[in-house]
Amino acid sequence: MTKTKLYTLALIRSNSNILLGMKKRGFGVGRWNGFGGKVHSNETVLEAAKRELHEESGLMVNELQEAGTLRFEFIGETEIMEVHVFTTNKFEGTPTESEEMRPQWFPISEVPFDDMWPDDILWFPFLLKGQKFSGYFKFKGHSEILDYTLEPEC
Ligand SMILES: Nc1nc(NC2CC2)cc(N2CCN(C3COC3)CC2)n1
Repeated sequence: MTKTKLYTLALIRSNSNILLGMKKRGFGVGRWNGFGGKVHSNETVLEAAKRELHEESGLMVNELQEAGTLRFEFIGETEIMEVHVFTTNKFEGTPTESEEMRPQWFPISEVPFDDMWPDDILWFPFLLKGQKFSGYFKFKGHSEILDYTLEPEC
């Protein structure tokens, strides 16, 4: 019986730059990513996204824009990972290293896809164009996409 587990992912923009964090431990360690984590049972997805962003980067946001939804299946595992992706260019604070993440600004033209999850290069164009998206990816291990669907959502 497959079980869906909710996660958040926040991508922060500033002019032509995007804030990514180097994951220092746990799931996705060694890869650049947006900021996020698990959704607790006593919070909404949006509340979790704001909380995780602050915990991992030190940034505070009043609002986050829904950017898309990504679902991941891993061969041999029963849990489906459902990631709610958010973005904003309105934030307060200065990016600060946390136990989880080492933040760094990247020009949009220099996003380090080779050191990110392999799905990111596929859906980032939607994010950067402000086109909401919905994607489903079947992974073999943590680096091979066996198949996927990805479409714009209005
Ligand atoms: N960019 C991107 N790609 C993913 N791909 C799937 C893994 C194959 C997953 C993902 N997230 C799910 C995990 N979450 C971690 C922070 O605490 C858990 C960050 C966002 N983020």
